[in-house]
Amino acid sequence: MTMSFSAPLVEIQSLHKSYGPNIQVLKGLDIEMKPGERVVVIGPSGGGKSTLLRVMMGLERIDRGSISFGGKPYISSDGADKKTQIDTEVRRSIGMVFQHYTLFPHLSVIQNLILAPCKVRGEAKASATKRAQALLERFGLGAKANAYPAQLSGGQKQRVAIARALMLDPKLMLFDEVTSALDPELVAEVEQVILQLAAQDMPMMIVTHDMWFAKNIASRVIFCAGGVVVEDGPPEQVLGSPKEERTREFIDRVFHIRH
Ligand SMILES: Nc1ncnc2c1ncn2[C@@H]1O[C@H](COP(=O)(O)OP(=O)(O)OP(=O)(O)O)[C@@H](O)[C@H]1O
Repeated sequence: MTMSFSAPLVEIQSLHKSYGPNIQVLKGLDIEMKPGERVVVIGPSGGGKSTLLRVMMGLERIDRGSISFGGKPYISSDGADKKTQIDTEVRRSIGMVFQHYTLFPHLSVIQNLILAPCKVRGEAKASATKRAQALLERFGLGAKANAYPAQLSGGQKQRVAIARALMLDPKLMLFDEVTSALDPELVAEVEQVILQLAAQDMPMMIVTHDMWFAKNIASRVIFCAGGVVVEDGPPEQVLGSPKEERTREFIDRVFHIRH
């Protein structure tokens, strides 16, 4: 009998993070993610979901714990001197898209896309431009290469932000409520782009308040509350199957559904 072992892509161990002395947000979080998994993180507001992604991206220091990527620890702190060690080389293999686009307003779409590859990686402008144009075409934005962010809809801006993150060939994508700021009619176009990436087996960790999206994208759902993982399993287990839905109260609390 052959057995297949899949080494973890991401290993988060005993992650502790507080803001100042009084706001303890992550209280010993343990998460293991395998290659190809699409992990949706849900939980009550203020539970630390965004903080988790920001920490994974090296944007916040941690108090204690470690995160490994591809078997290499790249963020760690032993808690002794509150210093967080970050291996930026490893961290660069992770891309993140935020709720509020964070495009450079003074740069055109194509300039937004090629900036990091040219500056960080020293890629030639012509090669980066060619890759950028191909990505824009793929996301239905081919005609917007020379537009500025202010000339785009929210959905278009968010698709540009995703394309920009992909320019650095990430091995893992983090999405933090990327559709929360969008008008309802623009949500689907952004979710389609992420579903497209999922179909190509891009590993991803997604924080979302969109129940439909969570069910459609997740291969696994993690429910975080009180700074720890409370539930972790397949979507039908954590979110409830169509036949056996979670209580209305659970759904409302976690997905911010307004009546
Ligand atoms: N820079 C900061 N300084 C101080 N407190 C912060 C900071 N960022 C977040 N917090 C606090 O940390 C807690 C967790 O915030 P976080 O944004 O990670 O939660 P969340 O689960 O993503 O919430 P939501 O679902 O509402 O987006 C909250 O109480 C928040 O007010």
